[in-house]
Amino acid sequence: MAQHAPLDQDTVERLLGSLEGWTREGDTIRRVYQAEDFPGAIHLVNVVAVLAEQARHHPDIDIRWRTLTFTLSTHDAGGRVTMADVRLAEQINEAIATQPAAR
Ligand SMILES: C[C@H](O)[C@H](O)[C@H]1CNC2=NC(N)=NC(=O)C2=N1
Repeated sequence: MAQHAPLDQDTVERLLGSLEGWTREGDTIRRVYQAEDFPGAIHLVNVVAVLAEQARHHPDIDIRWRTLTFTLSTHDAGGRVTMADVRLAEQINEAIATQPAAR
């Protein structure tokens, strides 16, 4: 499936140019987000969980108090970045945009 074709590094870097907050970390893409507080962080995790289930594509999520780290890669593509990751990153950004501003 084309959505699960691994993207080369140049393509990933180019696409990240329009994905606010995301960086390439090796074969993955990553966004760190600091929520207002711990419940706010967990709320965002729950919103992202719904989006991930709908997309059938799931981020690794590291939760440390109110700091969330979302890491995306595609298992089916050998752990590399595909358009499925870019699409989910866009959706995570849309979810973040609905959150109250962190102090
Ligand atoms: C069958 C199911 O759609 C696949 O196993 C999905 C589940 N969630 C996934 N999530 C991520 N990040 N990568 C995948 O390749 C992946 N595959």
